[in-house]
Amino acid sequence: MGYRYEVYLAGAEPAQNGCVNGAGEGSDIFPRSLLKQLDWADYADKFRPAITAEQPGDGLLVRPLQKEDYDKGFLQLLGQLTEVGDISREDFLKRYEAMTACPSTYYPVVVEDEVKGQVVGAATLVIEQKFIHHCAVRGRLEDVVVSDDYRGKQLGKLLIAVITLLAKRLHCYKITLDCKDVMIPFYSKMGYTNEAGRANYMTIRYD
Ligand SMILES: CC(=O)SCCNC(=O)CCNC(=O)[C@H](O)C(C)(C)COP(=O)(O)OP(=O)(O)OC[C@H]1O[C@@H](n2cnc3c(N)ncnc32)[C@H](O)[C@@H]1OP(=O)(O)O
Repeated sequence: MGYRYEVYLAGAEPAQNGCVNGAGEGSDIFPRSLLKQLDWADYADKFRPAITAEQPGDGLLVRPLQKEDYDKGFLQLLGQLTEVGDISREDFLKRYEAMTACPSTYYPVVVEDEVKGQVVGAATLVIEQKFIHHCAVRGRLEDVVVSDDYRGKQLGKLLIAVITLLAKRLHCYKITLDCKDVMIPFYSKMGYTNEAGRANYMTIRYD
């Protein structure tokens, strides 16, 4: 099977085997225009009432992570997912810059409550470059979290849909995730499956 690897610059023509996240609005970590290019047709029946990345609900905005999210509760939000630690602004900005220095790799998406100026949801697409499948790329869905007060409003599903569609848009040949067993029903709702014979996830922890 032949997978063609193309990476798209912000609103520009595809650059074959190119590798640039490109500049976005403000300090967007990747071009916001990518979020406008997603094809929601497959998700039409998943959201009631209907929502998309462009219309996530009153006062809400789906956008790429920005440097300013340090002051909008992004790290505190991640703290509802797992241990984050005491991260200084300098450390946050260094990590942000390190991510932008790896072109076409990190796509953290957030949901902001624009009324409160708070980040209330987040998920990240990580793209891995491969030699296999004709130098294909694959995606990983990472760090999905919705703030306590905003759960049950379809934002978790919305973030998963955004990341999944973004991976397709960026020509990943597949996207995978790992999660606790109790979360399997949640991700199953959005089309993720345990493939027969390869549903294992193996780990060595160093911490
Ligand atoms: C790859 C990873 O990152 S795994 C880590 C996942 N993240 C976490 O566990 C962090 C803590 N939890 C959370 O942040 C949130 O509870 C999330 C992200 C799991 C769900 O966010 P929400 O915005 O509440 O989910 P949303 O409102 O979109 O619910 C979608 C559907 O999943 C269902 N659902 C929500 N949470 C769960 C769950 N824990 N288990 C099973 N189903 C669930 C809902 O009932 C809803 O079903 P419906 O479509 O039939 O009505």
